[in-house]
Amino acid sequence: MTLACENLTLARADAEVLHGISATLSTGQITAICGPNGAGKSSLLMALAGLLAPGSGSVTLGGSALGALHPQKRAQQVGYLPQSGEVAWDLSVGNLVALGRLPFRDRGERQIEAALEATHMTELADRPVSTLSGGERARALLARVFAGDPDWVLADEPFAALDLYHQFEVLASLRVAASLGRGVVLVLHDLAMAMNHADRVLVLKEGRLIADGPPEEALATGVIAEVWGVSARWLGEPGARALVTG
Ligand SMILES: Nc1ncnc2c1ncn2[C@@H]1O[C@H](COP(=O)(O)OP(=O)(O)OP(=O)(O)O)[C@@H](O)[C@H]1O
Repeated sequence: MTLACENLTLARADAEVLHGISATLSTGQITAICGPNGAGKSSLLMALAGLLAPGSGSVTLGGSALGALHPQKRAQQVGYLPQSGEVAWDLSVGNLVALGRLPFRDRGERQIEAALEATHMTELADRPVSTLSGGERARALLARVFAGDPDWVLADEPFAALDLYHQFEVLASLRVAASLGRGVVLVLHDLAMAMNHADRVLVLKEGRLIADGPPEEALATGVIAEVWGVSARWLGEPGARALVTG
């Protein structure tokens, strides 16, 4: 089911932060959204999750306006992981992850178990969330999204708090989700992560879509110079690139 925005503009606190973004995202792929601080990445992700309403233009899921979908139906289809990993109540990890089943109103034990496994949280299922490290909490929150088994997984900087091992474990489970036909959309600051692991990259600058395509094109050094103002070059082979500056 296609997730798309067409000529999307979005205002926050009366200032327009997205200016006419159009992109049709495909399931079965990992799409990265990259750009400098304040470029509008999180705003675009929230609009694609149906959490911020377009000022003009549209966001559609399977051709229907996302805003017109019943919130419960939308939550079944689009899972969203916000940038900040706050948890309002001191739940156990297991109960936090079980909240991912709320849109379905079932116990979803199989999905919860799979989500805990995919994020390596099974052994911590009984721990209060307040006692977790930042990275463990980030994995618990991602497990909650996985527990809903949504068609779309939208995650804002999902690797920011994770050590190298868990970055690649979580990445592997996102890749599995994509290969099973889910759509995966990630806001990423780590351009090498996007270059090596995304199928498609959207590059935003000041609320405008500057590049959209395979990572080798969308993150070409000319784009990096234009968007980030940094002179950089890629080393290594496709799929195993490192970015060096200067
Ligand atoms: N809650 C808010 N109220 C008002 N303005 C906001 C709000 N959140 C974001 N903005 C503004 O919207 C613009 C885009 O912000 P957004 O968080 O989408 O950018 P970003 O690319 O995700 O940035 P970062 O890399 O710093 O997380 C910025 O100018 C920001 O100041």
